[in-house]
Amino acid sequence: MSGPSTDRNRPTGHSGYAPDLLVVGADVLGGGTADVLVRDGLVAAVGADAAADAPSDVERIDADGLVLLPGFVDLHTHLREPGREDAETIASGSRAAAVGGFTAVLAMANTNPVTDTAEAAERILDLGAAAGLVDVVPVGAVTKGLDGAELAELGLMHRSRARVRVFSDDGRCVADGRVMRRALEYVRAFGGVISQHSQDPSLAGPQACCHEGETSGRLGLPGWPAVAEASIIARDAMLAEHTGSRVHVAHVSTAEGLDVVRWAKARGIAMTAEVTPHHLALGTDLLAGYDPVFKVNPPLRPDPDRAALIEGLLDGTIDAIATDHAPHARHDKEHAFVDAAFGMLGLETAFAVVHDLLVADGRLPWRDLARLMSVAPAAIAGLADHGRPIAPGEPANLVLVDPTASVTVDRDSSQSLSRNTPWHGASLTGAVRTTILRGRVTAHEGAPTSC
Ligand SMILES: NC(=O)N[C@@H](CC(=O)O)C(=O)O
Ligand SMILES: [Zn+2]
Ligand SMILES: [Zn+2]
Repeated sequence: MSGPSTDRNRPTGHSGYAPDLLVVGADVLGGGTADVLVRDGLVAAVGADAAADAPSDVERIDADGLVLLPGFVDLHTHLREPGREDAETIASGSRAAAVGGFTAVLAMANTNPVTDTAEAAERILDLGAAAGLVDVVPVGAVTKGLDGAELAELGLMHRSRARVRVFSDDGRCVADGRVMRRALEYVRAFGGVISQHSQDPSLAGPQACCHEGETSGRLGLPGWPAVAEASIIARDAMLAEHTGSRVHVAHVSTAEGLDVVRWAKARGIAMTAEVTPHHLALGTDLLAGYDPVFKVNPPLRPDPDRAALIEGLLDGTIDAIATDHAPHARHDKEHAFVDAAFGMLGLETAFAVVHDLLVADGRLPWRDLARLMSVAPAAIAGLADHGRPIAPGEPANLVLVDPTASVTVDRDSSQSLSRNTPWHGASLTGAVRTTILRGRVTAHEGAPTSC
């Protein structure tokens, strides 16, 4: 797969040629040590051939003790551009993504204006390409202006240069069953998928901000009941079956919701589900101090739900880990708990949180981590160049991680324009060392590479 040798001398750029790279001594997917040669954006050789094929002036990356994985793919990122460039831009979110080990992120549609036209989707694609650090893949809105009533230009968005395949009104639930049915019927024609924010708004008051249960009662916070999630997932499962179309459950957070996903899959319904690192690792008890950094939608759940989500992740019911990276400006978070914005940062901490929680103790093997953070999300979103095997001829979208590094999270060293990480001050085992997009290093040791 090697190109003509003169290509090596071409300038580096996000769409240009990168110099050859030789990753030396990486543990490839936890399956054993090998060298990996990267040339012209592709994996050129793996194993004994790699060093032999490399030119003498090759750029070497010492990967002793590091694990090499396919670059992570985030099905669920909020980048805030256009509209709230004070909280995040496509460029700043791309830096955070690259530092977090991601090579592709799906940018949610709840921007201002909403991504509900082909032009809006192409604009996000172009801004992502200009930033050049990660493939920014626009998610299209299901309904115009996220109003829940009138379908957006689903077909035009799909046929645009952005090739939109994932549609979501995330931030809001597509609550009207008739609208959801139409959307499913529409996207079936081109293999699209609806990513649903599963939360029946009629089952909670407008100020709901806490899991409904013992803690919400004690803290006096209006609650979201688990049934608001499970009932929408059940309805959508039946609509997916009825239409022969595909539903993806965004940020599943309850044992009940997960049980419905398990049932739907057993029935052969085309339903997939993602879970966030924060719903795996953080519980409702953190709300005791009313710190809005822990306010997120869906809310943090009690420990039995967290245990169920971990079980669902390990038994394959949950397909993917997605960050729901939701940056918010300080003045939108610094309010009384009920008035603060929902959401927390996730791109830069996702790997470390999941590694610390599940990989370090051996519960989640490296191959399964790669499946959950790269292979399955790429398949769900239809991204042909991501989540690929690490083998000759494959696109070199890769991440090197250090399983022994212990890192204390510091919100002030974040690449995001926002600071709302719930892990500030936490020590986590596992760190992203180097991210490679189409053969070019996009981030190294916490710093993005300018292109
Ligand atoms: N997750 C959140 O708490 N907030 C998200 C919206 C969403 O994912 O529902 C946001 O856009 O801020
Ligand atoms: Zn959501
Ligand atoms: Zn979201």
